[in-house]
Amino acid sequence: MLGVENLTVKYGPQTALENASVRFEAGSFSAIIGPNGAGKSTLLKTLVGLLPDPEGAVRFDEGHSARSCISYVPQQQTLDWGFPVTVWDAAMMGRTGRLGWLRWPGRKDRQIVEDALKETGVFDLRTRHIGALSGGQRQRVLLARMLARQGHLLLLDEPLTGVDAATQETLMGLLRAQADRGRAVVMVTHDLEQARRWCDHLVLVNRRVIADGTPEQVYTTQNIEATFSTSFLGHTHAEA
Ligand SMILES: Nc1ncnc2c1ncn2[C@@H]1O[C@H](COP(=O)(O)OP(=O)(O)OP(=O)(O)O)[C@@H](O)[C@H]1O
Repeated sequence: MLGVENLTVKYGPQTALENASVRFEAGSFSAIIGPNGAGKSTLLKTLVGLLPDPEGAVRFDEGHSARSCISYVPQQQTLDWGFPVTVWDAAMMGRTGRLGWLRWPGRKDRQIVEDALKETGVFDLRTRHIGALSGGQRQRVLLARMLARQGHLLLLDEPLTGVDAATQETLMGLLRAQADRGRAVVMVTHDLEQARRWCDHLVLVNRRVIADGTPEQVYTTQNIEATFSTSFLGHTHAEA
């Protein structure tokens, strides 16, 4: 449904991602996994179109060529939670992003937002200011905004960070259900175990794609070591 081919991304002289090729399919829940600084967010941002002029190609299959099909959930800590809006307004931004700022949301939009807030369990918090939410509640609101957008491609950067075990289960179940309804769901995560439990497609990344396939294909000692035994002060973990 979407993917990259021979993608290389550099920030100045530094190569964040080299010659990466990977596809994400409709109906599939994919996890991009790797250590800090591995290029995971870079890969996601390239798919969203946030990085200018990457080398290589970003491809969308026919019928999904427009980036308007994408619902992107950035890392929670990169957002301004002091912005003076309520939970309801934040979720409605998923609609206004689609409608354009000049069109007033209608009854259908309000129903979609209500459903999204109920599905993510924050409808009762709808009048609360987003700055007065816990980390897990904020993550739920971001997911509500994503659902309200009704995109076909759901791209999430570390949705499990700062979220308790019960909320993690809710979020993973919700994302799995979106994939089962035919959407392409792609999340960046550090949580190998959650990814193995819920996702049908894993991509291990450490500046390049180390492995790409089903959890059974990808989750091998060799692949995990190649991904996570990164150089630290000139030594690998394996040498330490
Ligand atoms: N805007 C930027 N300018 C310069 N370098 C950047 C920029 N964004 C990322 N980098 C560098 O590119 C590399 C990959 O970063 P990226 O954020 O993609 O990693 P990541 O795998 O998502 O890491 P983390 O798990 O820590 O979030 C890192 O070395 C990072 O320092």
